[in-house]
Amino acid sequence: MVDYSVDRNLAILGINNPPVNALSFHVREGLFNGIKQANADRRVEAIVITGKGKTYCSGADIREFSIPSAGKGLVTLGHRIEDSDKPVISAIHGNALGGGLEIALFSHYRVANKNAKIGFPEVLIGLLPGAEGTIRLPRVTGLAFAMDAIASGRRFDAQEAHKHGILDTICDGDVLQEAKAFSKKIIGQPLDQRRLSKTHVKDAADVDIKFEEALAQIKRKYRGLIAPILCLKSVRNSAKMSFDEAAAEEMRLFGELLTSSQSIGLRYSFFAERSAPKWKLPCGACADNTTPVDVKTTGVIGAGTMGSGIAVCLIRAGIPVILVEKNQKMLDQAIKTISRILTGSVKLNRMTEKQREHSLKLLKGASTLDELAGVDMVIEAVYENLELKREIFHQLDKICKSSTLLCSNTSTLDIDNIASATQRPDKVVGTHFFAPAYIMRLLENVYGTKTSPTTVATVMELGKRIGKICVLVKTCYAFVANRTNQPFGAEASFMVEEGALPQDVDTVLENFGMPMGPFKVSDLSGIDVGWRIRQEVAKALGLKLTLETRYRMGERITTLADRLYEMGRYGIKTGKGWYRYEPTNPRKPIPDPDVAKMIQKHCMDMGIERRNIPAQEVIERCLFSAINESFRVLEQRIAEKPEDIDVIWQYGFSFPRYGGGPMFYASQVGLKKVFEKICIFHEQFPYSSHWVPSDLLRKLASHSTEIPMDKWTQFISSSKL
Ligand SMILES: CCCCCCCCCCCCCC(=O)CC(=O)SCCNC(=O)CCNC(=O)[C@H](O)C(C)(C)COP(=O)(O)OP(=O)(O)OC[C@H]1O[C@@H](n2cnc3c(N)ncnc32)[C@H](O)[C@@H]1OP(=O)(O)O
Ligand SMILES: NC(=O)C1=CN([C@@H]2O[C@H](COP(=O)(O)OP(=O)(O)OC[C@H]3O[C@@H](n4cnc5c(N)ncnc54)[C@H](O)[C@@H]3O)[C@@H](O)[C@H]2O)C=CC1
Repeated sequence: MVDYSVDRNLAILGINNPPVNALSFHVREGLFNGIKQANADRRVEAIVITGKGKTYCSGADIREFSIPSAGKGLVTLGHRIEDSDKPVISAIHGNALGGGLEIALFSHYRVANKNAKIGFPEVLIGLLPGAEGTIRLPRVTGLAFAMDAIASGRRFDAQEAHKHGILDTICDGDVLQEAKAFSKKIIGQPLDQRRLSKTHVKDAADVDIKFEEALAQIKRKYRGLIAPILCLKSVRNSAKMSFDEAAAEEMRLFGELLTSSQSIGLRYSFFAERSAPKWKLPCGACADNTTPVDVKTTGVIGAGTMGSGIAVCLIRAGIPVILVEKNQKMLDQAIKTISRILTGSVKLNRMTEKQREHSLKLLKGASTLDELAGVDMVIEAVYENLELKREIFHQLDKICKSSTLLCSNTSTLDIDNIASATQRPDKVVGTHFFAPAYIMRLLENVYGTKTSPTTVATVMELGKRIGKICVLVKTCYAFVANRTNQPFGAEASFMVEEGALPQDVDTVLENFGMPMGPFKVSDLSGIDVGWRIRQEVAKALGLKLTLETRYRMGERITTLADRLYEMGRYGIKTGKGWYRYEPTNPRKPIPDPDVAKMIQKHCMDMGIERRNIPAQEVIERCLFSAINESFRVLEQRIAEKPEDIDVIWQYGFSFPRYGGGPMFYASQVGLKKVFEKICIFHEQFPYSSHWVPSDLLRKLASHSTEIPMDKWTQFISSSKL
């Protein structure tokens, strides 16, 4: 794991632990022994630590954090490096992150390639740089930079690191050659001033002011997170305590964070996000054994909310788009909107004016499907109407070249049904973007019974190319995202009917960590949008809708949202919805007594007795109903693994990353407890089918010990596969 070699008067310690050269136990051991060996070797005058392959070192091995006190050896190793009698140079290329940067700060000198990326990303997994990173960095850079870098976890480039004194020199070419040349200048120089533990924080006198400034910013930016605050406190200690005291306190804080539920959730999320793109189909095809086709040109049909957003995603990534819209006015409007969105990106420094101009040149408006004959992929985003979509796919099948992939952005409809309107069901797939498509990172790709592995590989690859987090799911009504979210929203509304007010439910869920409660979200996305969907569904089922009912087709429903619609309260767009909005601050929701009155009257008319709904009940009814449906989705193999559902909730519904997602949350609460509560709710609310306990959950909960998440799918009965 560490290759030791001697080149003339230099010992070269090459970290060799692909793919990211994490500091696993054997790497730490190898470096420790290497330093010892080099110090004992008479030929050696200086030591170079470098990384084999693409990178220097990306930090501690995060998987080892679940082993008690696993990271301890890093500090011991660091002291061995700093105490070395012979100068140690870290030669950095690729990444020097977390523990990797700490190894560099234990070294006496640091040289780097100009493309190297440096940083302390520990805070992103709920930790702090616990191998003296918070004590050493301020000694090099001063307090302001150290506080910002450590509490934000951002990666910065070699130029910035050099400017702040982290790097002694930067080179264009091979960093090992640079380190060799550099060693000639420093061999024989005294080392004490190069040992950071012997130095002081230069701007220590300003520590209180800088701490308060940074703390105020952190509290605004990272509401509810503990790690950024402890990062700041530890940097403050570096200026207020002796080196050894601050280091001891850092280790204590690190231990506190390591066992915190936030860090456990964030570490889970780190790996869940990386596991989601590793798709697998029931036929055995998977990401590793399937090659995607190259998508050079695309078409998008429907220039409404979603079509425009999807077009932005594609042209921004350099992929040409023909945007087909039957309504010329809509098309003109969409092209203006797209241009405005890109101008916004320039203002936010996310692209240059030149890139904006280039992107816009990749967009072409059109009014007929015929224009799509030669494109490699079409994404359809017209109204959510099965007959309309089937007709469009039928036409596309005739117009497009035989290799064209036909994708639908449908949010609920069966992909098999849409595919059956074509002669190429193997090339039909769902690509479910989330609104606004140019902002939301999730892409829920949906395969049908006949979708080919190549088609799946292609949409997964395209998603990655346009910067999305892709999750693959199997077709069913509403797929995974909307299907598992539906009970969450329904329970929120039922609780308003039973006694809570919209703001009560929103506040509880926001305190839980959701950035916005469901009623604020509903006002944002438009109460008219949901109303239109309900009308469409009713039309398709031949139902006549009325406001004076509590049940539809044997299921409990609530007509509160329809009442708001009837009152012309469509949400933010009309200045009134579940909340009211002042023209002076049109996005700030203000609880509205008129809504409370409407709710009370509705309850009186329907004979519903209102009661106090405790916060715990709000959390349990919203989350446990979603969890129950998630287990059903897993059981039916609509989702391949629990992590996929959690990633969908994080990136589709902004579930707090530190909470992991509904499945991880269930694992933390304990499946037995979750199951028992679901059974109680099922008895209490027999007309909501989302409370019928999932078989898989029942089975897992019946075990005397908790079954770990990676084993859950093994309990799906073979008849369900
Ligand atoms: C009560 C007890 C008290 C005990 C006290 C003990 C005190 C001990 C002090 C210990 C101090 C430890 C201090 C410390 O500073 C801790 C750290 O260093 S934490 C780690 C910091 N580093 C990171 O967070 C980097 C995370 N990785 C990334 O950001 C990206 O992976 C990276 C930019 C490096 C590369 O990106 P990319 O090329 O896109 O590749 P992937 O992200 O897909 O990754 C490829 C592959 O590698 C896995 N992986 C990446 N990083 C790590 C890692 N650090 N550890 C383990 N595994 C890692 C990743 O999961 C992928 O593998 P998959 O199999 O695909 O999942
Ligand atoms: N709005 C949302 O939040 C989300 C919507 N979706 C799905 O995306 C699809 C589109 O939804 P929206 O963009 O919201 O709808 P929208 O109503 O904003 O836009 C639909 C557009 O399609 C156009 N259109 C209709 N028939 C056409 C045809 N034959 N040829 C060309 N253009 C045609 C319409 O003129 C309209 O401009 C739906 O399937 C919806 O379920 C998916 C995720 C989120």
